[in-house]
Amino acid sequence: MQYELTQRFYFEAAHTLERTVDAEPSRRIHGHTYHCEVALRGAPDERGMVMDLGHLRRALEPLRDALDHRLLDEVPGLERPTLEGLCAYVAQRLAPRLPQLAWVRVWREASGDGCTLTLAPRG
Ligand SMILES: Nc1nc2c(c(=O)[nH]1)N=C([C@H](O)[C@H](O)COP(=O)(O)OP(=O)(O)OP(=O)(O)O)CN2
Ligand SMILES: [Zn+2]
Repeated sequence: MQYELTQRFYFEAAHTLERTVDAEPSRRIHGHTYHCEVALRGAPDERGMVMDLGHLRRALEPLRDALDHRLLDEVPGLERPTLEGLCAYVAQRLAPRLPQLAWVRVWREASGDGCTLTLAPRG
């Protein structure tokens, strides 16, 4: 049986954005509270765990450090300071270490905006 094991963290960050709607306020530096959740897909091992959540938490800590209280426009490796860009950034950093990574979701609770990146299953 396949399970999805999830863990989440949040971070506060600022960014600017080039847009065709609400262009002026988006171009100014402004901030959001972001939430990020990741899922590992797999079968439990002999201990009954897809992965010990302690290991997953440790894998997420450097990501939070890299994003929390940052200007996202300046974060190395983050190509676009959008929800989509954040999903890609998190997935690119976690996938090499976590082959069971199934999806990454980033959202802003206050506005209801969110984005999910689903990874293709890897053998
Ligand atoms: N496809 C995407 N579209 C937009 C994204 C995104 O990440 N992906 N991000 C934004 C902005 O970050 C923007 O700041 C949100 O703008 P808006 O909806 O106008 O909301 P406010 O910033 O005014 O809302 P607050 O409640 O003040 O956070 C836009 N589009
Ligand atoms: Zn914004």
